[in-house]
Amino acid sequence: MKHKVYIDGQAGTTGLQLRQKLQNHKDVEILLISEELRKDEAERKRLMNEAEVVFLCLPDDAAREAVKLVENPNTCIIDASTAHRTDPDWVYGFPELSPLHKEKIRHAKRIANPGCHATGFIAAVYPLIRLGIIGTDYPLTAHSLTGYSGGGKAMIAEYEAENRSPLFDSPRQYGLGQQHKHLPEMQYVTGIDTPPVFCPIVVDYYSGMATCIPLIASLFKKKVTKDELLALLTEYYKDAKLISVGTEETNFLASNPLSDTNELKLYVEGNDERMTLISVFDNLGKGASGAAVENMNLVLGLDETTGLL
Ligand SMILES: NC(=O)C1=CN([C@@H]2O[C@H](COP(=O)(O)OP(=O)(O)OC[C@H]3O[C@@H](n4cnc5c(N)ncnc54)[C@H](OP(=O)(O)O)[C@@H]3O)[C@@H](O)[C@H]2O)C=CC1
Ligand SMILES: CC(=O)N[C@@H](CCC(=O)OP(=O)(O)O)C(=O)O
Repeated sequence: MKHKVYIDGQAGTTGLQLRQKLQNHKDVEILLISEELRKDEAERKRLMNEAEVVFLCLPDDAAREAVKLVENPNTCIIDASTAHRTDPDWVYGFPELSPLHKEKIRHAKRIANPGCHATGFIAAVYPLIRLGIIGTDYPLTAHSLTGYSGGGKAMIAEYEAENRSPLFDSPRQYGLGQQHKHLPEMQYVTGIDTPPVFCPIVVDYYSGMATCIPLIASLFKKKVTKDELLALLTEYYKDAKLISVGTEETNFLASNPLSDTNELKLYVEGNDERMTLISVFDNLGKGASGAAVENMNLVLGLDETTGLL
């Protein structure tokens, strides 16, 4: 028998992507809401409580409200918004970080799906802390390139408008006040003492992300060369089917080669004094709907990559 799932926010950017992935998933049946009722509370509530897994693909406040509609104790909620990512009653949905993370997801009824920039940052920094290479007091910085789909329907419309400003032709830095909404989860999940100095940049292409963390080897707690770091991270993620580790042979690293996939590749670049770790993935894939399906698979007792590779 197929598992029943429901997507609240199925008409949004993340909701649509999720719907596509789940339509091709052999083990699930999507409970669809009719277009005219998709914001009707009673109908949403009915479907949510009928589903084994509910995905919230909504703005933060709407996600908080939606959680209150679920009364069925067997329903698992996977929230794609920022609302619950640092809530101790919710499990952070990043199974590759450790066997314990994966185990907690398998048994969870409330799962917070990671933010896209946060996925890139945490994929690189969590193992560095865990392996003792940097201390929690290391002065971390990061910059992160994203396609404009990261801003949802509103930003997609701005970028695709006929008479848009020429300013959209160039990369645009944002989050200039160092208050980006992913900073709390970056700190909460990795255990670093303070959030990184974080510089996100939105660029004129649809989807794809490259999150870069510069590292100065003289500040490491445990001294490693670039090749040793590459080997340690490769070993760390050896069982992760959606994460690979490598180094780039050419001098150019694009941000969109993993667009339309659910995978993340962690690049180790630089030299023995100054290194960069760069996570390349799809903000809509491993950064959103791909991770949500991966978490659902674990909850349903399936292989985590079912429908994703
Ligand atoms: N885009 C991305 O790369 C990522 C997004 N996320 C997160 O996923 C969530 C959704 O983002 P995204 O898909 O980009 O946003 P969109 O704006 O593209 O979609 C949001 C959807 O939610 C619907 N909606 C809004 N309020 C309500 C409500 N009260 N009840 C029911 N439906 C409602 C909207 O309806 P309508 O169509 O009528 O406007 C829209 O369809 C956000 O929390 C976002 O931060 C997470 C990771 C990556
Ligand atoms: C280009 C752009 O604006 N991107 C969004 C990221 C969207 C996203 O992933 O938000 P959550 O994962 O937190 O839900 C931003 O940086 O705020």
